[in-house]
Amino acid sequence: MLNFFKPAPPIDRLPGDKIDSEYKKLRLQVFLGIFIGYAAYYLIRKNFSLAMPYLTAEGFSKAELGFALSAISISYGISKFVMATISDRSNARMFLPAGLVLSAIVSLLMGAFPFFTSSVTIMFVMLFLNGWFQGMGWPPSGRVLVHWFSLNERGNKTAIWNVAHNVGGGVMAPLAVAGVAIFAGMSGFSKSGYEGVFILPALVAIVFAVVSYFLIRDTPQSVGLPSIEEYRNDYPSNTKKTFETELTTKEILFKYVLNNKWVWAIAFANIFVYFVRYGVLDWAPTYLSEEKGFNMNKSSWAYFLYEWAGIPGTLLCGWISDKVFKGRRGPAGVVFMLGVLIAVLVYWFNPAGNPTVDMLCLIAIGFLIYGPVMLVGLQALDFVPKKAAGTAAGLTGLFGYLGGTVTANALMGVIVHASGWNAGFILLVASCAIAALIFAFTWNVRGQEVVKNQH
Ligand SMILES: O=P(O)(O)OC[C@H](O)CO
Repeated sequence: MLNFFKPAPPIDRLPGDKIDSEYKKLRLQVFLGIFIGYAAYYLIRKNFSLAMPYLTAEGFSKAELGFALSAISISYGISKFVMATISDRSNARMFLPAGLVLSAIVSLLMGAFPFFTSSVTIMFVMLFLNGWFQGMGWPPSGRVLVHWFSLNERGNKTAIWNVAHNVGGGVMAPLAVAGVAIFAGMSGFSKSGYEGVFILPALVAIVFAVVSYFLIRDTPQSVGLPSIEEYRNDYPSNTKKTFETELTTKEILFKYVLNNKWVWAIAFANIFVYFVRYGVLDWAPTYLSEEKGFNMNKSSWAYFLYEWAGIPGTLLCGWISDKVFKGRRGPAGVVFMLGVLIAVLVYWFNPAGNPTVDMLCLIAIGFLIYGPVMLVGLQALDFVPKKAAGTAAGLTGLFGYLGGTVTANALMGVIVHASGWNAGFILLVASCAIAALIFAFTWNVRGQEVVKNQH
């Protein structure tokens, strides 16, 4: 592996009277680092969608742009897994900002040089690269979470961190609009200024990459602190064994991740969770305008509210799984997915002419779906030793994006085109039920009880 990314080595332990104050300060600091860093990743994950209307005006068809857009989901899904196997053996302080800067460079190129948006093939390649570098965000964040926060606080802390992506995704649109205004203004309003959609969010992302580099620390031991298990007296098993040796890729994959049926179960569940997440969100504007008579303005509001409703929903889900179900994530997943199922049914059968009900349904789905999205990642962290955490989460991402998001975009379109919206809704309802069923399968699993080779 590149020396640049090598995990930060342990240093001599700080004097006993310094440990507590240093730990408290650094836990807040590293948490802010991964929160700001991951939010910034989302500033440049989806900005291409906002450039699409301008590119349509330049002559590209919706089908061509949709094809180019699919490159992000495909490469992101693969990269979240492949790059996680590297991230689990890398210094999170270097890895997270490096991926963010590389992704920002792709976005800057697409904005600054018309060549990079001049054909569908070139855009596909650029968006594939962007998706690949985007895959360098989740795994180092997971590595920081499991090294700085112990088991009995992980649900809550992961849930709070997880809303970073709603914040980043929510802030991206106004930032992109401001970018368009600035660049249109610079041309004396003779041009659309669409390059601002790429350039302004990318510049902000680079600033946040620098900020997250200064905030993140790889492991507690690398700054002279004891392991988090020792500091909080919160161990994964009664043997009080902690996993401190960096693993090889082979060990990560074959000793801890690929031979763990629970990781496979949640990876499979993630196909259906992500099918619902993107199947509802990405098709909402089309469905609402075709079937319910919404105009573009109202549809944008529905889209916006869906994303922001995810924030309180995620926090509630993390809290419920920690406090009500005492660290068991499965029951919270079942409750939230059944809630999504009910909201999807109401959204489907609500007749045209009741826009408030449609809006409320989308808010309810947004509120409820992001909890299970977060729980899958959290369970992945729970089911393996901390040195393999990113890879387990990466495997769920691979399934979620390739099996769920790509089919939500492509298969939904084909099915709705061929058989109408009812067929699309049957798929969504079935996905909710299957995801709930798989969460039910993990009903009694808690924390790291199922970690392989623990003793
Ligand atoms: O879809 P991802 O990979 O950006 O992950 C979003 C959430 O953070 C999942 O926990």
